[in-house]
Amino acid sequence: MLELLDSCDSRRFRATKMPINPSFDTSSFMAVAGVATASPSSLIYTRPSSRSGGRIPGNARRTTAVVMAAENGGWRTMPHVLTVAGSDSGAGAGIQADIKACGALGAYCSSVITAVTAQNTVGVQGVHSVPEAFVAKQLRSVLSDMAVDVVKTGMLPSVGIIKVLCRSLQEFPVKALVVDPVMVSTSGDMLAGPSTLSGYRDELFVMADIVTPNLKEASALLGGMSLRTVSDMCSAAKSIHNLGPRNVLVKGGHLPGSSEATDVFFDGENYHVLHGSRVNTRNTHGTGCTLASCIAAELAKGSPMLQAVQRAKTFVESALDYSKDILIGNGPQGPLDHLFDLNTHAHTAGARSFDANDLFLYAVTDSGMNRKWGRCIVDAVKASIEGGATIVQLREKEAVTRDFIEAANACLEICRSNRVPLLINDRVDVALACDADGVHVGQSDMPARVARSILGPQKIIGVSCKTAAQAEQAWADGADYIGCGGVFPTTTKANNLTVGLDGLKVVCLASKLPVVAIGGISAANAGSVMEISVPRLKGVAVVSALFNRECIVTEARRLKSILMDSSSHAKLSV
Ligand SMILES: Cc1ncc(COP(=O)(O)OP(=O)(O)O)c(N)n1
Ligand SMILES: Cc1ncsc1CCOP(=O)(O)O
Ligand SMILES: [Mg+2]
Repeated sequence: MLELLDSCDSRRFRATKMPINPSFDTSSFMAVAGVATASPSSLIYTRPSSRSGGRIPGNARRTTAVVMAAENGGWRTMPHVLTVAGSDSGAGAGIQADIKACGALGAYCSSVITAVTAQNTVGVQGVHSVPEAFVAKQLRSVLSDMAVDVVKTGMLPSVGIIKVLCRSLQEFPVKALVVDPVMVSTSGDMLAGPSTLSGYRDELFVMADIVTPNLKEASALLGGMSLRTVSDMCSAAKSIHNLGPRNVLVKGGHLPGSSEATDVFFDGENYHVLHGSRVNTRNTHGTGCTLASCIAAELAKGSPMLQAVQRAKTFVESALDYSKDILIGNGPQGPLDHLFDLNTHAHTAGARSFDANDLFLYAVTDSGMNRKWGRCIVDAVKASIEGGATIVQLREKEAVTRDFIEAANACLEICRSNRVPLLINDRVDVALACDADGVHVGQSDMPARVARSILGPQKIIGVSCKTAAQAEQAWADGADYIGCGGVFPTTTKANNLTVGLDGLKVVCLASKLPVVAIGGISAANAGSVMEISVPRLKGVAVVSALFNRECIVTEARRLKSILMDSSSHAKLSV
């Protein structure tokens, strides 16, 4: 095996570059890669000055890569994480988890294998360490060739391997080092000898940008210190910080008596207590590896440290939630489905009724307006569809549950016969009761992630978002589209912050989901909305411009024709 690998022609190895497709939508790439601005220089992650002395800041290397890409006939680079860890044959943790987690977050992940474990959901049946010299060889292969942004470590089975890694990082500096001090598997099996403790404390931590111990690991690193409370976790974070890393995340997943997943982040000055909900599931194997890999992926994408930690935490929580009822293996600890988001979309690609183009003219009903004009909801919905509405939402704030379900059932008949989707505002229970096509929820309604788990993969879920962070969350939660507004002032929704066309643009550029604009939109300004011309913007949602008018059909036709004119101007991508 060794000889075979040694005889490989190194020229066969390729850098992680991909040709740019001329029709490639760079804004969506930047959004997928989590890069907030469109400037190539924004790919550069700047870090505080190194405390480890010998390391060259990675900016210079990254800048070189970006410049080369620009000069290199249209190649683009990808955020790149190298994981230095053990292989888990069951693929729930270790190298396999790291590759999947980074992939899910849009980072390329190369791998240096330190040990091969025979492992499943029952436990670890065997560990076979890779010789130090061969770990060094793998490190050189990757680091000398592929512009690695961030190195993440997992299982480092011996102090010798830790020393090899430190030497490689001195020779090939990277932008950030994430150290997950893996010592014991979730099944309780030892994955590193006691001598590795000194390797971490004396050699690796001083080079680390963040160290992410769980309670057991933090306690082992601190000579068996007892950790039972958040205040103990803060003391542990400070003591570990004194060993050299720039930041410490003590994970409290196993804190006795806690119903939350509370972690403590310490950056040397401030403590941040990060709260998360604890998911009740057997499928927790590999969560530590996944969290550290997600932090590494986010850093590689350019996020600042605390934001990287928070995004990683959100990802793990979503993955746990999506994976909670998966059955893989017969042991007590099953794996996560890291690719849950891909799978959610893939499973439903053929079956789901949602088409982003349906957002073009979105009619949102209002019982007060119908009362004012003496119309019943069914007639109002019928008229909006006759005029060209492409999707309908029943927003019945005053209706009692029984009347709401009755109205929804009647409107569904009309919508189904016209192939127009019907969504229910706020009320997941009503949507379920009448088997509507989906729901629209706001920031203070049921979280989209919960709505998705109740409604299943095939229903449409829209989420109101006013910021890029909310748009990112809506995507992570499995939503189908975003409603962004109020774009203009409106009296239809009280106390609603107006984001303006600029706010709409920010959300559209950050969003990976299609967006519909809402709030104060009418025939007078719908054209100006569509003309902001951003690829994710698919249409406008209106209440009063249809339902607070004498003739709904006429107003819908008028709006539709304005939208068609302005979107052909704006060359909307559909
Ligand atoms: C398409 C669309 N976008 C936004 C909203 C607003 O939802 P929300 O913020 O929950 O406010 P209410 O509509 O519930 O008052 C929407 N309904 N539809
Ligand atoms: C529900 C909602 N969400 C944001 S603004 C708004 C009201 C939109 O109503 P109108 O189209 O009458 O301004
Ligand atoms: Mg709502």
